[in-house]
Amino acid sequence: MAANAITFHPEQSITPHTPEKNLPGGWVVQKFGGTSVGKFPLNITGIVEAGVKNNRIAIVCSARSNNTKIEGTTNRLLRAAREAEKAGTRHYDPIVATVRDDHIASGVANIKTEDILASYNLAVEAECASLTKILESAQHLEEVSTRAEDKIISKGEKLACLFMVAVLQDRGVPAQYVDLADVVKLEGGAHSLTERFYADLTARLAEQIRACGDKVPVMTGYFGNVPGGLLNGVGRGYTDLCAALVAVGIGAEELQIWKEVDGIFTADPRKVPTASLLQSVTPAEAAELTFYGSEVIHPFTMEQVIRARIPIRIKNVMNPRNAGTVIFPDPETEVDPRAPLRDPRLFRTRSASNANGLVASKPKRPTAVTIKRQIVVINVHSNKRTRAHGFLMNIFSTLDRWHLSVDLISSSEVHVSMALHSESAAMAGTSAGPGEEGWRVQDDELLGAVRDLEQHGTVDLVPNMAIISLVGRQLKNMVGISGRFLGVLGECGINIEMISQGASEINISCVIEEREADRALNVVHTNLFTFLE
Ligand SMILES: Nc1ncnc2c1ncn2[C@@H]1O[C@H](COP(=O)(O)OP(=O)(O)O)[C@@H](O)[C@H]1O
Ligand SMILES: N[C@@H](CC(=O)OP(=O)(O)O)C(=O)O
Repeated sequence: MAANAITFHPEQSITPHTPEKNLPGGWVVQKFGGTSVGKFPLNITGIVEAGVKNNRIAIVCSARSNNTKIEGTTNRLLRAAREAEKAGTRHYDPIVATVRDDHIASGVANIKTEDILASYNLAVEAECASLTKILESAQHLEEVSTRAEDKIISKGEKLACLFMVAVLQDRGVPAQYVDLADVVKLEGGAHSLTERFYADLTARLAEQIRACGDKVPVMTGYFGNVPGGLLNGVGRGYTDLCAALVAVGIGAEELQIWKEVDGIFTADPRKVPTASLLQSVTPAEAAELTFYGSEVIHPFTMEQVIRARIPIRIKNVMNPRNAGTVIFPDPETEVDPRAPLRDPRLFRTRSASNANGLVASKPKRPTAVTIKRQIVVINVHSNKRTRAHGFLMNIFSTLDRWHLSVDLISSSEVHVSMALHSESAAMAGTSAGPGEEGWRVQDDELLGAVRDLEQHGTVDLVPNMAIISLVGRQLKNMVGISGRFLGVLGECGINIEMISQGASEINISCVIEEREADRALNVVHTNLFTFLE
């Protein structure tokens, strides 16, 4: 694909790209997650077949997962990369064999036409042979660099798309494989994921789509050598962002994220049986829900798409007739171009409240309740050797040094409580401190930060916590809502460690013990969503 590669020079000026808005039927970009490709390839085919009747369709796929993401291809590939770090062994071979066998078996199960199956099998063998070569070279160099790790995981999306193209062609849908692994080429020194980089990339993605003519482009959600590496810079779930950039590039009418859930609910439907599906949410609400635990969509996805004024629809591959949940861009005149995900409604209502009836249309209840688990609270009590402003500055520069970001904060002049997410800080007991019995923190960043913070005051760590958040536009103007939220938790004997309201206009959050998370979610949902009039 070298001819299609994008050469990114930070100095070069970018020609503004005009999206194609007026193609017959308009473009719809459909993103399918790994479990959907693994478990429901024929549903995907049906969805694409139905889509092409009215629109131009481009699809973006993630690496296959048979059941759960944990046992999915990307995780297997990451395990193979770890094995390649060990000299003198070839423990990655059986992992590559499992990936190969899995793709061959699903080809046999889903592709009927002999020559399509035969060329699919050849393509799988070629990708797996190339994967083995990358693992061998990394092992030889005694290092799996960020670049090598990205190249290794790229095989997951390549194999998934080769599979989906074969399945679509087998059903008579003209489809074309689009490998985005080399769509970006970085030259020279340090780069970052700037707006200019995205503008250049989206234009290039549109060219890749146009090159497919009338065929349905089937695009690898892995999109190449991005600044800082895809795993490092964007993280897992990067295919949502890829689909967003494709949608922006082609000027799509809609971006559809297909999952195994009907859309965004008033609470996690797997934990709260009475949760109801939301027809629409605002970009600000979707961003807040995603950040505070309802990870229905990758956090980076929204900004680009909403800036380009493209609606995002979350839909269910197992239930395609359901309309799902749509995230509509806010009216153009109300959006702050510097912060397109900020909820503009609060300001509209405030300024208009005397003059017209907008206040009357205020929602009466919050939009959703969400839980973020694996939270650790750090309390720092100042030793008063620094003045108050110096105290906070020292705390934040320590966190910055250790690459820790705070989800929630509450502070006074001499005391600060911060809630942080830490996946590897699985801790036993709530009272053990660093070095004490029962302390099982494996999070080096967290431990390093605690050691440094101790220079500024007394530090204590409260592990095994969760953040419960109420999210909804106009929440700040909903008189009495905080009282009811905290009251319901209190009545049910759920202790509140920390409270935050006001940092965002649309979120009230508090920190509770993680073991209470499901109960809290249900009592809040029952009292504030089911019965609140
Ligand atoms: N408010 C919410 N609405 C919908 N799903 C939610 C919400 N909060 C959490 N979830 C969870 O997000 C997950 C997203 O859907 P799914 O496609 O099944 O998972 P994944 O992205 O892991 O493949 C589901 O497991 C669902 O339980
Ligand atoms: N396969 C990648 C990318 C991705 O986006 O996956 P999914 O769409 O299944 O969440 C991962 O596991 O991170």
